[in-house]
Amino acid sequence: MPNWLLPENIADVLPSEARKIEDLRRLMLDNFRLYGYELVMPPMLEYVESLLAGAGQDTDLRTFKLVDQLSGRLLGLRADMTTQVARIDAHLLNRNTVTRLCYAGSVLHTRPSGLHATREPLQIGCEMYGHAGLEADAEIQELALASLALAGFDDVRLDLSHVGVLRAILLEDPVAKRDEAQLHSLLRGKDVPGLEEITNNYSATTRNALLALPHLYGDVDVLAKAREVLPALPGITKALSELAALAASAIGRAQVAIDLADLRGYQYESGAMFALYVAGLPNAVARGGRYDQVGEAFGRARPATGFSLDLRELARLLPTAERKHSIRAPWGNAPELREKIAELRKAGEVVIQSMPGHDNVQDEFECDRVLVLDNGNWILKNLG
Ligand SMILES: N[C@@H](Cc1c[nH]c[nH+]1)C(=O)O
Repeated sequence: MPNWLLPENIADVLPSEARKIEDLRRLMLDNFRLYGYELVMPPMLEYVESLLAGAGQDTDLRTFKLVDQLSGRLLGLRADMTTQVARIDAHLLNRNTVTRLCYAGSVLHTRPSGLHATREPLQIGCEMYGHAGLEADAEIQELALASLALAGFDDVRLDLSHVGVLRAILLEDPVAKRDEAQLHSLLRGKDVPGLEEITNNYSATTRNALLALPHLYGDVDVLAKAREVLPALPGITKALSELAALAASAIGRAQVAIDLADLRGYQYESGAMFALYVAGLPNAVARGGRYDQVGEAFGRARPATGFSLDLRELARLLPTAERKHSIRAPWGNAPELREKIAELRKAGEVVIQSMPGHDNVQDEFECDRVLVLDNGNWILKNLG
């Protein structure tokens, strides 16, 4: 095997694609700052216990593990930054008020989430701690939508779901509660035959409620239907009214859909959840939601909500950025030349000095001017 081959679903990012990704990263981080989100940079690897605190088995399977030569302990390469940021909020900042944090960095997955998905997504996102009310969820939802708008996506679908619905059903039925993990995955896959089989020995109320969930999908009217067909448990009533409020806050910004069986996530979610979809991609481009129990796993319970997305995936959907105009200049030490070049760069121009004997071949830049010496003055001349 040639030594320049990379592992499956791992790839280099070449200049024009890297530029697109970096432009998006800057745009989004600058926007998060405008909402008061402070940037944090958690480490690439941690002890597995802290990396997996509050997260489910899926995250465990997705995490690359290695042994630390210094401590002999097992380390994990992060597969998701959300729990790392929760750890920072819980232990390092120790604030009792609302804390808003944002981040951008590579994460690694042992298995790709789809056939062509990368195993090294570039995750960017925001997390808000310390407020249990829906206002926090609404701000996070707004920021997620604003991020896609900044990236140039104007036709976005927002799918809302709520872990509270399943939780409330299971709270009433200890038999079904034992199958919680399995029910999660059957619902995620909308596996109706599987659900019919597993719910055979449950009470009729639980069975009917669980079998109704995969069909509770569609526009906001689904909420009214859910109120009719699901049992009127306090947890369900609360979840449905939260979803109605969040749907209302997105009106005009996205096409809103409700999907009560969409429980895809990292299994740390504890309340309302959302997924954003854009044309051209069947998978969600961004996900978010409430996860109040993660702080508790770090010994400090804090209400939490946030969202994240993969910049590499998002950038792939965008057209290649236009090539930036640039200026070619000769290489030289003459003070007037150096001064002129510095002045142009300060004004935001790309000035590429030619190495003697070489032509420039560059994907990203289109050279449309040259710097030439004319009667003792360095001047710009248009090319072509
Ligand atoms: N990190 C989660 C999304 C999320 C961020 N905060 C809360 N949820 C994901 O990638 O699916």
